[in-house]
Amino acid sequence: MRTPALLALEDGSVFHGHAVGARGETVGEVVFNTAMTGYQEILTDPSYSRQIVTLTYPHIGNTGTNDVDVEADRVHAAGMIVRDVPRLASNWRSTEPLPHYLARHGVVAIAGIDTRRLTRILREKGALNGCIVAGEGIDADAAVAKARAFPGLNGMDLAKVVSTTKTYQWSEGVYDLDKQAFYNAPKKYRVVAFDYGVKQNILRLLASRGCDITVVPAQTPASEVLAMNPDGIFLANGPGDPAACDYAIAATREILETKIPLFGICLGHQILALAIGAKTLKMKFGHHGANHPVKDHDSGRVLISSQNHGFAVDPDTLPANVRITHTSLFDGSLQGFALTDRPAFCFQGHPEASPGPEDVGYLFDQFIASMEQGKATKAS
Ligand SMILES: NC(=O)CC[C@H](N)C(=O)O
Repeated sequence: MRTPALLALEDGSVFHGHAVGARGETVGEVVFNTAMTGYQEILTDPSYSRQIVTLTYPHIGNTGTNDVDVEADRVHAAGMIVRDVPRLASNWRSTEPLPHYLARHGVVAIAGIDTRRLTRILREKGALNGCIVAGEGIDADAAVAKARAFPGLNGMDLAKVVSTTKTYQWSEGVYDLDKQAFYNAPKKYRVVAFDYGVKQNILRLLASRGCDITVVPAQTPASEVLAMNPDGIFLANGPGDPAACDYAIAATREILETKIPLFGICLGHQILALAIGAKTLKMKFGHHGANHPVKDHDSGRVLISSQNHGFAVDPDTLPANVRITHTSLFDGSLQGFALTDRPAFCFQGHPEASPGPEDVGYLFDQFIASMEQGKATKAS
């Protein structure tokens, strides 16, 4: 017998399905993600904290789960909604079927609902708060009330909630599937990464390119970071409203008084924008997927990118010392910029993919080149 489950949205919509994870209930902002693969990377991405993710691809769980394809050591998404989980998971790397993995991590998840109808609602009305209840004797009205009671992500500071509380070193490169081991490159650059909810593949890609990384808690003051004498500083991705992260904005402002190379991804991009006086806004339903076209204005190339954000930088509020480098070809929103008077640049989407295409991976090389130049200037 399947355990019943339901999803209730703040607009009063109710979907009946069955539980495919932990029993219990969860609330959060419901967003849709159009990636066809990479459900494990999505679940463990800390930027999904307090968000319930519905995947538009109908079959989720086909390849099971493993210990390697993760972006953090735990699941961060508040819940999961899918059309169908196949009975059998099949992949040589799979160690556990998805429903077991979800249950073991205490993730409430629902399957067997019309995710197309749900996605159309979210597309028309924008991201909505929702509640999943999994178990017997469910009261739909109570679930709708719980969805309505969720305060929403606007103004919510979650970077300091998911961040590491202790500074740690990271030196492990990307995973080599043939060798079934992580690559360990010789280290040339000292990087300090602010952890607002960092995805591990960012750290792996930096480490693979010769970075020895010190990961520091989100609220670390700039003075402490500067005292480490880094070759480069990285501002991570992360959940919640960037405008609420006043400590991060203040630290970034102080760092910009130096000429240390700076690179920001997603929340890091938004923090850099806020630090130079620009404004961020909440998008209608955001960008969550693995096939978003973005134009690189320098090369004229169109890149297919991985995306996961619900806030965006308002390009009209950018100061004069900014050069726009990337624009979304879906909706014209800002995707990247560089400062003209400092070695600082950022990207709104996910150059680290995980999941998704790797077209934007060259930005990591750009950060290395900027640190190489910084080192050369220091030496001369
Ligand atoms: N992936 C991220 O860093 C997301 C940034 C921010 N929380 C947003 O939703 O826009």
